[in-house]
Amino acid sequence: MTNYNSNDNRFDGRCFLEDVEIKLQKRLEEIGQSLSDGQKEIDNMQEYYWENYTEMDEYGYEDYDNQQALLHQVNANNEKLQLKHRFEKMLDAPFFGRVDFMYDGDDEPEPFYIGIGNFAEKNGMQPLIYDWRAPVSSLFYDYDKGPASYEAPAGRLDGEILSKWQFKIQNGELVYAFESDTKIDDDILKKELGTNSDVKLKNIVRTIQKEQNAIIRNTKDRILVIQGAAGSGKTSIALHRIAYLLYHERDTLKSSNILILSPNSVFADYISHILPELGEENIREMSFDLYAYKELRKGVAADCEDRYDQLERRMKFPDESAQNRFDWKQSKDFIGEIEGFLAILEDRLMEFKEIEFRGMTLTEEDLIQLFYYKFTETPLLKRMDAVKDYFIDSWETLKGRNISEDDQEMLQMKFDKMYTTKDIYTIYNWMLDDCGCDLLPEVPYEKRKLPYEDVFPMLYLKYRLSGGNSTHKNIKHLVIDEMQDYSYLQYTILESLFHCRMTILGDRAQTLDTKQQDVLRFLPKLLGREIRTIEIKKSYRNTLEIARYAEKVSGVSDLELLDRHGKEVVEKTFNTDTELLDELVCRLKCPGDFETAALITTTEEEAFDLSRLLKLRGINVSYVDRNSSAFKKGLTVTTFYLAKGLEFDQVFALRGAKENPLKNQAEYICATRALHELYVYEIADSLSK
Ligand SMILES: Nc1ncnc2c1ncn2[C@@H]1O[C@H](COP(=O)(O)OP(=O)(O)OP(=O)(O)O)[C@@H](O)[C@H]1O
Repeated sequence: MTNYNSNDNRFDGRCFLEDVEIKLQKRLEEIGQSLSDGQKEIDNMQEYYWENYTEMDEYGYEDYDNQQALLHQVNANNEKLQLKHRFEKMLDAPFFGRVDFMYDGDDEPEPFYIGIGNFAEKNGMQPLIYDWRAPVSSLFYDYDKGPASYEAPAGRLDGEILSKWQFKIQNGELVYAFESDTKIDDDILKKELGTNSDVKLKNIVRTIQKEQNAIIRNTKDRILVIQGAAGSGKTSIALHRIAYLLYHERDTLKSSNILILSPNSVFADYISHILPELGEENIREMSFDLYAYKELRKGVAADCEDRYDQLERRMKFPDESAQNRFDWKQSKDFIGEIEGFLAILEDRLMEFKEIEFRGMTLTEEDLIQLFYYKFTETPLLKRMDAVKDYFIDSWETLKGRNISEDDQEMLQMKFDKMYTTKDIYTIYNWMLDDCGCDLLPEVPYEKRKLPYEDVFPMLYLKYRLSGGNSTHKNIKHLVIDEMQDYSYLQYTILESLFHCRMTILGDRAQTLDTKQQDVLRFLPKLLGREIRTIEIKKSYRNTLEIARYAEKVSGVSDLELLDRHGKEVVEKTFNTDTELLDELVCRLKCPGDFETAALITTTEEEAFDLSRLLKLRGINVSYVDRNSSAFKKGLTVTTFYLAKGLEFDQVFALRGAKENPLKNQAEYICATRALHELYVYEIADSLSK
C-alpha cells in the first residue's frame, strides 16, 4: 500500500487535479456564455414569431420551420445545461481513480483518470477524465496490477496495468490517494461503509466491486435476475446498471424508456437522486398495486383494499384458511381456473339476436360466424364491437353514405345487448361461484371495494376479456425491485404488459409472505429462455456483528460478510411499555454521531402509538406510514414493511407478537436495516394487545 505523499514524485494526481480544475472552470465559463447566447437566440426567435406570425404563409410552412428551429435551439440549450451540471459536480470531485495501462506493443504506460463523467478540454479532444462507464474504465473495476484487457468498440485491447490509484477529492481538495491493490480496495470500501447513512441511497461508483461490475456492465442478457442477501447492493447495482445502459445505448435508450416498479413512495424517493447524480435524468417509477387500482377503477370497482391493510390483518388475525385462499388466488392453479372458465364463458355470455338496419340484415348465423370465426383473436368483450364495425363498414360501402351518429349509437346498443353482461365484476363473481368460493357483494360500481386477494385476479380477467393496456409500449427496460413480493399471477400480467429487457432483483428471505416463494423457480418458464440468474452472497451494509445476528434470525448462513466491526447487538425485554419508552428516550437523547435512526415495529398501530408517546416525551420523531413520500434525517418511526430497502445508522427493532406469522421476516428485515448499531427490544405485554 502506498499512501499519498506530496514529496513522492511518482505521484502527479495533485498537479493533475489543479490542471483539470482550471480547465473545468474554463469550460464552465464557455458553456455559460454559450448558454446565454443560446437563450438570446431563443428570445429573438420567439419575438420574431410573435411579430410576424400573422404574415406567415397560409400553408404553415414558415410557421413549421420556425417551430423546428426553436425546438432545435431549446434542445441544444438543454444539452448544454446538462453538461454544465455535470461539470459543476465534477469541479467538486473531478476523478476518483486512475489506471496506468501499457498496451501490448507500447513501452510507455498511459494514465487513465476516471470520474463520474467524461471531460475533455474541448469537444472532440481526447478526454482528460473518462466516464466510469467508458470501456477503458472497466480496467479499474475488474483488475489489479498485471495483465488486463478491455472491450473497446473496435475489439478487445490487451496490455498490463502498471499501477492503480484511488483518490478521495472533496470540495476540489485532495483528501487522500492510495496506490491500490485488492486489499486496499477493501480498506476504502470499509471506510465508505463506515460513514453515516443518508436519507438518499448513495452512488457507489468509487468502490463498485468486480462481481457487481459484471452485472452493471452486462448487456448480453435480456432478462437479468439478481438474488442477493439484504445489503448486497442489489438496488445500487440495478440503478448503476441503468446509468450504464443509458450511457452505452444513448442513441436508442432514453430515460423515458425505463420504468422502475418500486414498492412504495418512500423507497421511490430514497433512490430518486442516484441517476441525476450520475449525470442522467431521473426515471419513472410506479407501484404495481397503484397501477392495478387505477386500471380497475376504470369501470370495474370504485375502490380496492390496500395491500398493507391485508398485510396488517394477516399479522393481527392469523387465519390459515384465509392465507391459503389468498395464496391460491395468486397462483398458477388459479390462472388455470380462470382460463378454464374463459373457455366456456362465451356460451353463457352471448345471446345472438338478428340485426336489421335499413335494408341490411345480419342473421344469428352470420353473427355466430363472424363472432366465432372471423374475429376470434379479438378479446371477448371487444369482439362484438369488431362485428359492429364490420357491419357498419359493409353498410356504408354498399350504400355509399355514412351512418349518422345517432344511428351508430342505436346500433352500438343493439350489439351490446347481445352480451348478458359486460360487467367484469359480475363475470368474476360467476367464476368465483364456479370455483365454490365466497362471492363479492353484488353492489353498484360506487360501492364496490375489492379485497386485495381479488385485485390481481380481477385485473387478469379484465385484460383477458378486454385486452391489455398498451400505454407501456415505449418502455424498453423494466426494473423490478423486491421481486420476492410479486406473485406468479403478477408476473404473468407483467409479462403480458412488458415485452422488454428487465432487471429483476430481490431477496427471498425478505418476503412479505408467510411462505418463502422462490420466484427463481418459475421465472425462467414464465419469462422465456433469455433469462440469466445471478446470486450475490456478499453483503455490505451491516457491521459483522449485525450481519451475524441477521444470519441467525433468517437461517441464511452462506453469506460472505465484510470484516467491518461495530458494537454488539443489544437484545432486551421489558415488562411494560413505559420501561421501553424510558430506555428509548434515554438512548435517543444521546444519539452519538449518527444522522439517521429508526424505530421499526411490526404493525402500523405499534408504530403510530410509539411515535405519539415519544413525541409526548419531547422526542423529535417523523412517523412514516403508507402515505408518506420521504423520510428525514433524525428518528423515523415506521413498520418493517415500509422500512424495506431503506437503511439507518442506528435501528431499534421492536419484536412482534409471537403468534405473528411474519415475525421472522420482520425481525430479519429490521436487523438488516442497521448500518452501525442494532437494538432488538421486546415487551412482555405488547402495546398492540
Ligand atoms: N460497492 C459498494 N461500495 C460502497 N457501498 C456499497 C457497495 N455495494 C453496496 N454498498 C452499500 O451497501 C448498502 C446496501 O446497498 P443496497 O441498498 O443497494 O442493497 P440491497 O441489496 O438492495 O439491500 P436490501 O435488499 O436490504 O434492500 C448501501 O449503503 C450501499 O451504498
